[in-house]
Amino acid sequence: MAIEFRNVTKTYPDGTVAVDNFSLHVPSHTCTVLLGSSGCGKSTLLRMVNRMVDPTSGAVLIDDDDVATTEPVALRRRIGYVMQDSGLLPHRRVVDNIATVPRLNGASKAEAHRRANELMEIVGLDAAMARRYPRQLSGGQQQRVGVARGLAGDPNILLMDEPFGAVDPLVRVELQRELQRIQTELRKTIIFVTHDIDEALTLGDQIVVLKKGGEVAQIGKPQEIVEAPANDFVAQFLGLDSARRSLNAAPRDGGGWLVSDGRGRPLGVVDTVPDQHTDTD
Ligand SMILES: Nc1ncnc2c1ncn2[C@@H]1O[C@H](COP(=O)(O)OP(=O)(O)OP(=O)(O)O)[C@@H](O)[C@H]1O
Repeated sequence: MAIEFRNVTKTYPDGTVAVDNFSLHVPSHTCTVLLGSSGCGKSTLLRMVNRMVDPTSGAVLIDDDDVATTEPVALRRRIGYVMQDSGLLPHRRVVDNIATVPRLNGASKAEAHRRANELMEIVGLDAAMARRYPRQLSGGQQQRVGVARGLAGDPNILLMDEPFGAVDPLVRVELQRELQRIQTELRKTIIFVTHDIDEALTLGDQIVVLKKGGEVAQIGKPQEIVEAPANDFVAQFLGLDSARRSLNAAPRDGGGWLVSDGRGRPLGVVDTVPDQHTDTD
């Protein structure tokens, strides 16, 4: 299912213009990342898709149908939504949290639980976790439950709002890998919001770099954005991480090369370096 933002603007009641005349085509079965600093309007845009926010003007279309014509609750049942704090119901066991949407969609309890167990396996959660309450899980495990819950209604569209923002960096990378694996299999239309450049480069088929007010600074594939930033804003945004992105390799006494990042921190040893660059290149 393709999504289209057509000249959407959102002015909140206090006068804040969160998004100003934004347009974007989100192709089906791919992951589009909205990348930008805090307050640039990413969440507002995401929430327009499932009508948690209605645009002040303009329209969001799913396969050419204006979402404004669909009742919000019905719309939300067929669109997966995963947020930063997982949004799990604290007093419900993991299995029941995941089973919520199938139950609302009319599945029997047994059928909904069967589906929940299947999803736990898909997102890499041990079956023993099913009977636990959210507080009895680590942050990373809670996010896996959040992803499972987002997938439970078998939606074509998955909205992800900084879903891995609150977990530590190692777990975050693990969750990104899992999502890539799941996406290879399920091929949902995903809109993923993040302010983390590495996360955007890892997950995005298409990346939309946003300025304040939802102004598009650049749209492109990860490689295009890294190789040819469209303007100073994008270059600077990527540049925040440049020390880590520029790698140096130095020959080692025992053979091979020691690779370090731009801050001089060792990263590992490789046998060969394909092409050597120095800072003066
Ligand atoms: N309900 C609201 N009422 C008034 N202003 C709001 C409301 N929700 C968001 N805003 C404002 O709209 C702008 C965009 O907010 P939004 O949450 O969409 O940005 P964001 O890019 O997702 O930020 P973050 O990464 O911090 O979540 C901000 O200036 C924010 O303060």
